[in-house]
Amino acid sequence: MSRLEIRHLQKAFGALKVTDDVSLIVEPGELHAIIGPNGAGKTTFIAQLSGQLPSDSGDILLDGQSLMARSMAERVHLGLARSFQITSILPRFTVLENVALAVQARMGSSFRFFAPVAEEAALNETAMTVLAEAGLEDRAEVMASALSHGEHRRLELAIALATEPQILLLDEPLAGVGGEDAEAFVARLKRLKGKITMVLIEHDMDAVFQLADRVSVLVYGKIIATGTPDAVRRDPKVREAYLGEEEEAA
Ligand SMILES: Nc1ncnc2c1ncn2[C@@H]1O[C@H](COP(=O)(O)OP(=O)(O)OP(=O)(O)O)[C@@H](O)[C@H]1O
Repeated sequence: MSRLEIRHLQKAFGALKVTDDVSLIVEPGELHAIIGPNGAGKTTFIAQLSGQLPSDSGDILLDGQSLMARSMAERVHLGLARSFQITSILPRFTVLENVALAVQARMGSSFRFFAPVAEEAALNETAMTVLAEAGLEDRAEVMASALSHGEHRRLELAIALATEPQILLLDEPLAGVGGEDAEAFVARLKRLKGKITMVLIEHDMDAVFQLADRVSVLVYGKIIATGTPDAVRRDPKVREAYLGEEEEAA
């Protein structure tokens, strides 16, 4: 399991400092949630971690190794997977085929010593294991286009897991997912806890406070607090800037 360290990270769009000197350590196996009001810079921050967006300055270290000069593909190869915004699901392929393709992309040529039939069997077996982790084993033969929104999200999770990430970046996995699907998703993430280091951005505070080991609160590009869910919930700065408002609105 990997450790992620962010040092003095910066990103500005013109005069707007969207990531303003952010430093943060995500410990191995930790589920670290980043919360904050709309426009706080959460999505930008995750995009900087994944390499989708270049950073202006600062450093991102994966187990001590700087990722700043690494492309998105190189970061995935090093074990940093991002789920939910850029994964491409092939709608006319089955659930199993979608995951098998992701497994194949990770394995590269390492299956080549198998005969094609054995290669397919090995790919399918690995893909089925990943599908079970995402709670989709019963849907393996279904066309991806036939999945419900919640199942679609779980397929995205499975595709990310197929790359065997050391660190999983989860960008609003519950957006648009309601009721039982949301509960099922939270249960899946709970089971992954401790096995993969995870960075979670999520607006659903119930889910965040159930799942996170630690929470960081981002407001106008700055982290104003980091701590356990309870400590963050009680922090007067956080209540003033964010949670108080949300709770009052609720
Ligand atoms: N490509 C861009 N060019 C200019 N401004 C941008 C760009 N991307 C984001 N911003 C601005 O940066 C700020 C942070 O946006 P970001 O999407 O990172 O926030 P967020 O915390 O993820 O918000 P939300 O919770 O609403 O998804 C916003 O003011 C947004 O308008």
